[in-house]
Amino acid sequence: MKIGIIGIGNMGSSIAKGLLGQNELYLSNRGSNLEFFKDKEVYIMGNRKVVENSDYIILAVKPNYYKEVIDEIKDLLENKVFISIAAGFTLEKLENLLGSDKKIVMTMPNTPASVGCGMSILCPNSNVSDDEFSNVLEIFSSFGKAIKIDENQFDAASIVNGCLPAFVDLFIEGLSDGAVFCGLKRDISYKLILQTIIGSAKLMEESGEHPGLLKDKVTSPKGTTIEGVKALEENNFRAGLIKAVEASFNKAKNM
Ligand SMILES: NC(=O)C1=CN([C@@H]2O[C@H](COP(=O)(O)OP(=O)(O)OC[C@H]3O[C@@H](n4cnc5c(N)ncnc54)[C@H](OP(=O)(O)O)[C@@H]3O)[C@@H](O)[C@H]2O)C=CC1
Ligand SMILES: O=C(O)[C@@H]1CCC=N1
Repeated sequence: MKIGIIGIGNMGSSIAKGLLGQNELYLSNRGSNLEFFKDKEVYIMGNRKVVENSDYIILAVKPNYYKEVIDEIKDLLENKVFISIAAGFTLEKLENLLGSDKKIVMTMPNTPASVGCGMSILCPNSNVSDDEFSNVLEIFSSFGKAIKIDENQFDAASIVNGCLPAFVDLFIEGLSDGAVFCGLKRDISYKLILQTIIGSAKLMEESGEHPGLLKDKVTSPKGTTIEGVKALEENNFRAGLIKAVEASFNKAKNM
């Protein structure tokens, strides 16, 4: 496939790395982030040339630059598939900027894409054919898992997807601080916490068991875990998470 990526920062470079080797890749970036790709099999050029050469164009600049870049390239998008990865850009907003006749897929990947372990959600507008959408699914599957999401579910899903890595990072950092407070060395704490989070997620995925049931299996009567669970509940752990998702959701709706 001929794929163009405009904006090679955190997400653009993660996506480009996942696509290296199997596709014709056209990249453009305003700054100097392209060092990694200099000796790779990619074509580096300006934004308009990227669009001219590609069939699928991923716009990976920050949301506040979206309009500026769209204005620069939109006359070149006839019969090409435009792929958004920006927070807060609905299909309606994108159609207003690009034209309602354009083929548009709104997506939300996340940063684990950089290690081939991303989770992406995708939603096409009605101009995108089934074959074109399969190709976009294939593109996003090359750096993790990718699924189609209904438009009315997209905003909520995009928070769980796009923002969650930062919430998980805070969770890990806080646990590590707790462990260090109790005397554990920092580097050992991160090793234990990371493997335990990966393992807990895998256990839940493979067993299909409800998180409450898995939690019950760890908490012995009068044991150590239930003490920690009580402390988390007293400090509104779950309410805090609900509020975090709600706050990000409201921000995305008002961008
Ligand atoms: N970070 C994340 O966790 C996620 C981000 N996203 C979305 O991905 C998009 C990119 O975010 P992120 O990768 O974090 O941002 P970055 O700032 O890391 O990357 C954006 C890149 O685009 C370049 N750029 C800016 N303007 C132009 C232009 N006119 N032409 C070409 N390149 C340009 C920037 O160059 P310079 O540095 O010179 O400005 C920068 O290298 C956003 O829309 C965001 O909402 C989606 C999912 C997760
Ligand atoms: O907050 C942000 O800008 C990006 C969008 C989704 C996740 N992070």
